[in-house]
Amino acid sequence: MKIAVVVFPGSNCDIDLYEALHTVCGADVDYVTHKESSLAGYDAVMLPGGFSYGDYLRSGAIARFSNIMGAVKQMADDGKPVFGTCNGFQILTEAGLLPGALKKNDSQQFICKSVPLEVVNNRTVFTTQYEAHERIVLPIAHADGSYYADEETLDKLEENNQVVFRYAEENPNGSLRNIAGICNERGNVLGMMPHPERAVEAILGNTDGLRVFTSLLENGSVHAEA
Ligand SMILES: NC(=O)CC[C@H](N)C(=O)O
Repeated sequence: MKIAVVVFPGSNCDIDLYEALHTVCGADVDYVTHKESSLAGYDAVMLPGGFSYGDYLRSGAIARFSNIMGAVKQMADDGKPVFGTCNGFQILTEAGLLPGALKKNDSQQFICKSVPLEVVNNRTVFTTQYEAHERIVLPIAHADGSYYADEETLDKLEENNQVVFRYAEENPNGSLRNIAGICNERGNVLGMMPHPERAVEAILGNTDGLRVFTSLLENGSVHAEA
């Protein structure tokens, strides 16, 4: 499968994502800039972390208008895997590809540390190699990571098994229902605040993120049903 890593002005985890997929997992990956308007020939698209457009207005609020986002939406509509980590998650919510929003952390501080997570849904294309309810640890690094949605949306997310990762033991940012990552109803679009691409090699001190990418490579060509 062929994977696109989108580069926005201000992305700073694009290389990490590329390296995790290409160097560590041996995947066929290209950088695609925000200026492009097509993702023809790609089987999956990944939106990296960072500070797209300087986080002006709100994190992800300007990036959602980038040229490339029409093609990202098309991939989502086609049932192809679409992934966003951190700023990528913020862009996916701003673009309406995932419900809810990411608010400023309760502490009003940028938080950079490793946190324990529960894998709640191991049936998405990105999580099949995890055990259901497995505890893992991943790094977080954000100022705007507090997941918010109204009660009705939160209930729907839970009913449809769309909560994919939850903070375990501690809630670092005030996210409602300890939500760290969610998917869309079809399960092909996943957004998460933690950074799996920063935990893919022993030299990084943690390999708990690796299976997000190996799961995708194992399942990625299987498109979600409409
Ligand atoms: N690491 C990141 O992607 C940072 C995300 C975002 N701009 C924030 O600070 O909340």
